[in-house]
Amino acid sequence: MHIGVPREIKNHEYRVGLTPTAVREVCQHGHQVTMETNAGAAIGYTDADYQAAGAAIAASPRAVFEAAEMIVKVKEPQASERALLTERHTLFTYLHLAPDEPQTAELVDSGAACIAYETVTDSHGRLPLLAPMSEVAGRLSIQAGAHCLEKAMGGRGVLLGGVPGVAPANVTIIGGGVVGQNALAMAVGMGAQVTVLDKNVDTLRHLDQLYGSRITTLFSTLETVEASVVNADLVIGGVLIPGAAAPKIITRDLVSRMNEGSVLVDVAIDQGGCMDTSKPTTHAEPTYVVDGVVHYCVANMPGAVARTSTQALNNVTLPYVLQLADKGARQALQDDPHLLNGLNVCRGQVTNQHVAAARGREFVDPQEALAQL
Ligand SMILES: NC(=O)C1=CN([C@@H]2O[C@H](COP(=O)(O)OP(=O)(O)OC[C@H]3O[C@@H](n4cnc5c(N)ncnc54)[C@H](O)[C@@H]3O)[C@@H](O)[C@H]2O)C=CC1
Ligand SMILES: CC(=O)C(=O)O
Ligand SMILES: [Mg+2]
Repeated sequence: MHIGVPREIKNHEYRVGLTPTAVREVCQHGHQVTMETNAGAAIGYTDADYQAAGAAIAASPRAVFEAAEMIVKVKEPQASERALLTERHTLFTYLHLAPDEPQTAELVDSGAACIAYETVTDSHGRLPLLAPMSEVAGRLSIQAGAHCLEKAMGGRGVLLGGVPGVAPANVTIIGGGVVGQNALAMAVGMGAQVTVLDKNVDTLRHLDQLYGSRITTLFSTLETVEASVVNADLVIGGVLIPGAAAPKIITRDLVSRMNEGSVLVDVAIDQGGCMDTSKPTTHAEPTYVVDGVVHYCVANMPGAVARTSTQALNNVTLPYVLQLADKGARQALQDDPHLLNGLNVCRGQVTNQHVAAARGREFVDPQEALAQL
């Protein structure tokens, strides 16, 4: 199969779909790879590195899309990339379609088979292609939040760990999944006072076993959310219902009752955000203030540490890239129900139930849509 990797064009996005290491493996399986020139240059992967691994280099995104049957990316295709997608293509990348009508409409119109990293599952019901980026974003959320708490950023002027004789900051983490657990590890490491909320009692039980009385775990209700957010210095939003738009957990009213200079980091912004007052921001302008509360809502947080993130992402995507290339998309999807869960749009049909519900579109069983590939 011929695989194409364009350079990412989202604001300050320096990750790349395939590393030279991954390209070498793909080529060894007998496939061709075309990289857009400078696709990995910002993180130290030169065109020469890719050529040494077996790739051809193309001068433009158009040349990549015209050469390739499968496009491997990181972020959802931007408008200029969507215009290059046709029914010849399989697209393998993050999509986050539930909150994004223009993208949904254009992927449907393209006729391409679009597999979203974030809804591919594993046999434990987890999301193996989301997990490494959630690990990165969870860890970064505390780093970003600590920075936002500084006065110059609009924050309260509070140090997460306090100092001897001065209390540490209160950090509330909503969602104890991969983002939440990684945020928790960093917040505890920095000496903060941490509360974690989740709807899943088993998740809270697991965290209680790990941290004991060092942290507080709370079942997430209207009341516990209110009580733990209103006095928090820093709140991390890391909830997810896979494929669906994020539930709005923090209301506008609650934000207005928070202390001036407190900070909200809405990691779930890529699924629309879990706070009424959230709107996507970029690394160029990561924050804004509502009612005195600093909001950090960057939708591609791992792009900030693009080299680490690219390597972590390739570790998990490579086996699927090889399956898709070796067998062809149709056979690979037919053989692996977990990969099939990643199929969001196929030949003009929406094949993910949550995306269909969020976008008010008809849901078509992915098995049925596969028959048309
Ligand atoms: N902004 C960014 O750059 C990035 C964003 N993300 C996003 O972060 C979000 C979280 O991802 P993961 O941690 O991997 O998901 P996960 O599935 O591991 O964890 C989500 C947790 O939310 C909990 N939850 C669901 N509804 C809840 C509610 N009403 N109250 C409290 N908890 C609730 C679930 O029980 C689960 O434990 C996703 O939207 C993901 O796409 C991930 C990576 C990067
Ligand atoms: C998961 C996601 O949205 C990201 O890594 O940018
Ligand atoms: Mg206020």
